[in-house]
Amino acid sequence: MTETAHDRLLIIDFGSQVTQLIARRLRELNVYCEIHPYQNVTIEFVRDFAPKAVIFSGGPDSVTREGSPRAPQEIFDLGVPILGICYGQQVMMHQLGGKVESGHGTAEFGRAFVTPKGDLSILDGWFTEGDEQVWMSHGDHVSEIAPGFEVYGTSPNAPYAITADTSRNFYAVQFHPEVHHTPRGAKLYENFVKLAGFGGDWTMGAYREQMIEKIREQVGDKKVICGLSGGVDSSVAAVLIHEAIGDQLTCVFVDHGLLRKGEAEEVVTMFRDNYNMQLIHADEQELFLGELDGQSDPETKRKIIGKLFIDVFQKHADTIEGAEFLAQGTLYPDVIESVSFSGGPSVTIKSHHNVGGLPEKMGLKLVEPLRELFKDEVRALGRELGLPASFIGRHPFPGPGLAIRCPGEITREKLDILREADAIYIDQIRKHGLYDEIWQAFVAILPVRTVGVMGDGRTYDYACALRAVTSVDGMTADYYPFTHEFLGETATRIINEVKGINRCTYDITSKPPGTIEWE
Ligand SMILES: Nc1ncnc2c1ncn2[C@@H]1O[C@H](COP(=O)(O)OP(=O)(O)OP(=O)(O)O)[C@@H](O)[C@H]1O
Ligand SMILES: O=c1[nH]c(=O)c2[nH+]cn([C@@H]3O[C@H](COP(=O)(O)O)[C@@H](O)[C@H]3O)c2[nH]1
Ligand SMILES: NC(=O)CC[C@H](N)C(=O)O
Ligand SMILES: [Mg+2]
Repeated sequence: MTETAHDRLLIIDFGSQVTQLIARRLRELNVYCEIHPYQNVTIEFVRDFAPKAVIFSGGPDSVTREGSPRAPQEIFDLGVPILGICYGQQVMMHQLGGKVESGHGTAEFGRAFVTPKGDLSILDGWFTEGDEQVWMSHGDHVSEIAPGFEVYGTSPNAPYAITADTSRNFYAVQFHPEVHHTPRGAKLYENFVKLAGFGGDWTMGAYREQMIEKIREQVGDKKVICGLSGGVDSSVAAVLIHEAIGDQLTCVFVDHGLLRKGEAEEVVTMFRDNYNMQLIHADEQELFLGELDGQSDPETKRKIIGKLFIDVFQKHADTIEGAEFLAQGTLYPDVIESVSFSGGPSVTIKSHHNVGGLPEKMGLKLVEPLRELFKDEVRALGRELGLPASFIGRHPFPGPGLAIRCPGEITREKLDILREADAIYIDQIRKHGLYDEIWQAFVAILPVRTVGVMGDGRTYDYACALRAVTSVDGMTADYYPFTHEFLGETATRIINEVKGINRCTYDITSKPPGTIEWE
């Protein structure tokens, strides 16, 4: 645990899919918090952590099941304000003498409305217009509140939607105030941290200082290799690590042959011109494309690429005396969608190459200073570090690159066609001044050929799909509503200018149910 002069809030994670969003809401309020899985939270741990307040997250288990997760009982005697959410609420009631039951048709999933009852400080300024929309996701329910608690809000299926024991500063809610679908839920966190006495002294400036300390502590006098893609995440990570350990850092930019048009030159020039870092430009096109030859399964492709990335990093590390660490710009969304964060229940959607793709046994230890941040927070940190706006504003580009925008088998021919089409599409978006409004935009080349007619002749070429989405953090996304003129003009340009494409479609799938990338 890192020593810090800041007020600290402890989040005990009972395995909810959205625990990180609690942390996010708190960071937006400039409150320092750490998430720890319930298995690690003993009373000694809590005393040592010295939290000014504690939050119990939701979780998939049922309090009614013997052996299900609990908080250390003594936590309730520390005189610290506690907020319980969903499972956190249920476990709090159970441990304090209330009752939780399963079934009886009281499940609520999705939108619900809570009606307030009486005044409660954590609800100040929230229920201004009567009922409030909240997001519920529970099968169990509290059937009897614990002694000392009173009811401050009800929903049709949760008579104890909001309860509190104000004399002890214990608050418990059945819904999830941290998610977007509880539109004004942030207010509840704001009130909670205010009543717990937080001054809002946690900022990106403070995060930077803390991470620099952490990196120095972790690395000591050893050397670090950093996978640098020129994307926002690894650029911010590299600059941060460079600030911490200077020349102990060597960046490795891997050209795997799956980059966009002109990207390798752009990234290398950008870094050589702007930063005084050691940078290796590793041309490994033959290696990657060779191994991917004949592969069409998305997970297989991702695993191959992940392994080769590590092989390349390892190869360079071997040439540097004392290189024991590998730094990556892994973010939280990469983690939650690839593996479960704290041994919880979240399922694997796809193996993001830098998380699920890592070999079990690797010679290098990981340095991942951005692992608990969301994209917009990384951008804020980048601004704090003084990175040029052109870096910070870049659309994300996945590590496996064009491989996952080329469903089915990857061939050099398809990659070349894709690169050309993508360059025109991005050019169009920039020309129309839309680049910064869009989270990410790219072309995918489809594994089908279609018949067309051009100049009175028959064509039999590839079809492509244009994708553009808006998003806050990449976890959910909406397709971008281009005008028909824009789409028409862009399709015409791509079909006219790119040899090998004779049909163009626009992908209007949101996430969920789709993902942003096609594979
Ligand atoms: N071509 C590459 N060469 C070296 N490292 C890479 C390359 N592509 C990806 N990586 C490593 O994998 C990590 C994850 O890639 P990811 O695309 O999520 O992040 P990024 O490229 O830094 O930022 P962005 O999401 O904005 O593209 C990177 O932070 C970087 O460490
Ligand atoms: O570094 C990465 N390695 C990967 O393997 C990977 N797969 C997807 N992405 C990017 O993550 C965001 C969410 O993508 P999906 O909705 O397709 O999962 C989008 O921004 C994607 O571009 C990746 N980034
Ligand atoms: N989202 C939650 O925390 C759910 C809590 C518990 N598993 C229930 O179903 O009621
Ligand atoms: Mg990238």
